[in-house]
Amino acid sequence: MSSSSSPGFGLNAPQYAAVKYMDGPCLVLAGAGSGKTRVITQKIAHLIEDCGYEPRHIAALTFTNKAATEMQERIAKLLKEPKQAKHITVSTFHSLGVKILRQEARELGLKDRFSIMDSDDCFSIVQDLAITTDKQLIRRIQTAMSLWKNGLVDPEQAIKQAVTEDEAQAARIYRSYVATLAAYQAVDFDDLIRLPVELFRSNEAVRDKWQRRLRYLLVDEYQDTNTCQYELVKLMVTGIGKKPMFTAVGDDDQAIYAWRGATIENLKTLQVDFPDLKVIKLEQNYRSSTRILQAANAVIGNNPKLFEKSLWSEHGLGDPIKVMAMADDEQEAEQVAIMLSAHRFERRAKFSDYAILYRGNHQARIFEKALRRERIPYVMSGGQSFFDKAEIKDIISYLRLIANSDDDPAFIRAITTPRRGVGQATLEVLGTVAGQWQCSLFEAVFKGGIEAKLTDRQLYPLREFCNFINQLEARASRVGPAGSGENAAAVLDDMMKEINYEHYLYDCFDDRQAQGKWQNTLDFTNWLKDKGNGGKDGAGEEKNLLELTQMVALMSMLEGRDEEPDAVRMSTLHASKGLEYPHVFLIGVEEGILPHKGDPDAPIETIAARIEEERRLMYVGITRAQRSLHVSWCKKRKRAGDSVHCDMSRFIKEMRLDEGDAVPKEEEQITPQNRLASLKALLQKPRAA
Ligand SMILES: Nc1ncnc2c1ncn2[C@@H]1O[C@H](COP(=O)(O)OP(=O)(O)OP(=O)(O)O)[C@@H](O)[C@H]1O
Ligand SMILES: [Mg+2]
Repeated sequence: MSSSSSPGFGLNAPQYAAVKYMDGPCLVLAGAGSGKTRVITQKIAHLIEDCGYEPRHIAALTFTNKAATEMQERIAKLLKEPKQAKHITVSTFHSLGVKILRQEARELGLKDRFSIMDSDDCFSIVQDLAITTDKQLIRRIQTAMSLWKNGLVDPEQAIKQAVTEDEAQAARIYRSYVATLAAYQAVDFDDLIRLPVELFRSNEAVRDKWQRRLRYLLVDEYQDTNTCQYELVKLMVTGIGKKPMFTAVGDDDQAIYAWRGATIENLKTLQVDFPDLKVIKLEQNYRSSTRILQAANAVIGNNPKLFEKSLWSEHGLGDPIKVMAMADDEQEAEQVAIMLSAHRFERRAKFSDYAILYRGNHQARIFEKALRRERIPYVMSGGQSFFDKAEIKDIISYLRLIANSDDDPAFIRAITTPRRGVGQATLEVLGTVAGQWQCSLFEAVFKGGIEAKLTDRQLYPLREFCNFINQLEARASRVGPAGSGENAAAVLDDMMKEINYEHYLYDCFDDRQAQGKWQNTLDFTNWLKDKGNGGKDGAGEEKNLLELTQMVALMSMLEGRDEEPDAVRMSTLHASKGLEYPHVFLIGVEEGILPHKGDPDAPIETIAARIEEERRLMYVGITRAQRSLHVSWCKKRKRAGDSVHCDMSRFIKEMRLDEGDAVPKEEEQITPQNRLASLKALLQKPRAA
C-alpha cells in the first residue's frame, strides 16, 4: 500500500517519485482517481522551478481542450510566476498538430492559412464523391478512412490491401477525398496528427527543430492514444544520441476509444520501444468513497487484466450506492430530476456538484425536458456542441473564408447565408468551371474567361461578396499581438453588421427562435473576442483572427465552450473521462445500451472485446463519482415510437452491491404528488457528512 503521508508537493511517495524522476522516460500506470493528472501538473511545476526548464520547452498533451485549460490554470497556481504558465504548450494532440502545421505548412505544400474541415464538411465531401445519399454508407466510408489515416495507411496502400468490393470502393473514395482536401487547401482532424508525423519522418531538420523546441513531453490519458498519436510522441522524443524525456500517465482500465483507432497495445509497445522505461504504479484513490471504489473494482475485475492494480481510498465507506429500477424512460427522467433536486436541497450542494452520465447522446433529450420542468440548470458536453449549431457554423464559415479563400465548403455556406442574390444555378456553373480550371470557387470569380460563363447580373453579386471578404481579410491579417492596433473584436463587429445576420435570422425564423439564435451568435462573438485577448484573465496567449478560427475548428470536436456556470453537467460517458463530480447519476444502465448492443453478427472475439470496452466505460462512469452514486435502468423504453422491454445491465450485477446499497422500492419513489412529504422526510433525517 502506498503511504498517504506527503513527502512533498502534497503528493504521496510514488507520486512524488514520478514527479522527481528525470533519468529518462517514465510511465505512471494507475487506476481512476489515483492522481495521475495531478502528477503531470506537479511535474511541470517541478521542471520549471527546480530543473531549470523554460516553460516554452515543455509540452503537455491532454484529451480535451477543457482539460488543457484546466491544467494550464492549475500549473499557473503552482508557479512562483504564474504568468509563465502561458508559455507552456498545454493542448490536445490535435491542437499541437495545428501548431506544428501552421509553422510548417509550406514544407507540406500547404498554405499557412489552411482550413480545418469538421466531420460535417467531410461528410458532404464523401457524399459528393460516393454519389450516394445513404448516410450509413457514407459514415462507414468515413470511419474506414479515419482508421486508415490513424493507422498511417495511405490511399495507394489502402487500395492494394482492399479485399472486398466495398473496401475497394472506400479506398478509391479515400484517394479522391485526399485530393479534394488538397485542392481546398484543407485538412481534416485526422490529418492534424498524421501530417506532422509524415513531416517528422521525412524531414530530419524540421523534426530536430521541434525536438529542440519541445524538450520535455507529458501525456495524460495515454491509454487512449492511437497509432498515429503514439508515433508522434515517439518522433518527438527520440533522436540519435538523445535521451528520450517524457512522462506518460494512463490507465488500461479506462481505454474507451478503440472504436476510434486507439489501441491499448501502445501501453505494451512503450515498454518494448523504451526498454529503460521507468514504470510507477499508484494505488491510493483520492477521489471516491470506499463503496464507490469497491463497486468500480468489482465491475472491472470481470475484465482480463493487462496490469495488476488494486485501488483503495481513505475516504471511508460513504453513502450507499442507489440502484433504481424505473417503469420506463419517462419516469426515469422525471425521477432523476426530482431526486437530484431533493438531494441537492438536503446536501445544500451546488448544481455543478452533479453530473448525469449516459452512454449515448440520444438518451439526453428526455432528461433535458425533465430538468427544464424542474427548473434545474444544466450544461451539455459531448453532445451537439455549441459549435455545431447552424447559426454558429454560419458565422464560422465567414471566418474560415477570410482565413483561406480556397475553402470551398465555407465559400458556399457564407455566400448563401444570408442570401446575396447568388442562386443555385450560378453556383453550379461556378463549381464546374472551377473544376475545369483546377482552382477554388473564390479564385474562379476573378479568373479571366469567367465572363464567358456567367452573365454580368450573375457575376456582380459574386464579385461584391469576394471583395467584401478580401477587405475583411486585409484587416484581419493586421490583427494580432504585434498588429497595428486593429483588434479581432473590431473586425468581427463590422463583419456582423455588414452581413446583417440578425435581420436574416428574424426573416427566416419565428421571433422566439430568431432571438435564441441571435443570442447564441452574440455569445459566440463575445467569447471569441475574449479568447482573442488571451482569455478571461488574460492568462492565455493573445490570438489573431486566423488563430481563433483554427482554434474554433478544434473546439467543435468533442466538447462545448469552457465556461462553467452553476449547472448540472450532462455528459456522455466518453466525454466525462478525467473529470470528477461529488454526485453522479448514471442512467439507462440496461442491456443493449450499456453494454451497447453493437453488431450481433460480429465474430465472437470482437463481441468479447466490445463487452470489455463497454465494461471499461462503466468503470469510467462509476469512478467519476466522489461522494454519491445513483444508477438507474428502465424496464421499458420507447424506441422508434414502440415501447420495448429492457433488462437490467449485467454491469449492475457486477457491482456486487451489499445490503447497505439500497435498491428503493417503487412505493419509496418520489412523485410530484408525494414530493412535499418526501422533502420533509428528507429534512428530518440526520444529514450525512
Ligand atoms: N496526493 C494527493 N493528496 C490529496 N489529493 C490528491 C492527491 N493526488 C490526487 N488528489 C486528488 O484526487 C483527485 C483525483 O486526481 P486526478 O484527477 O489527478 O486522478 P487521475 O488518476 O488523473 O484520475 P482519472 O483516471 O479519472 O483521470 C483530484 O481531486 C486530485 O486533486
Ligand atoms: Mg486524469
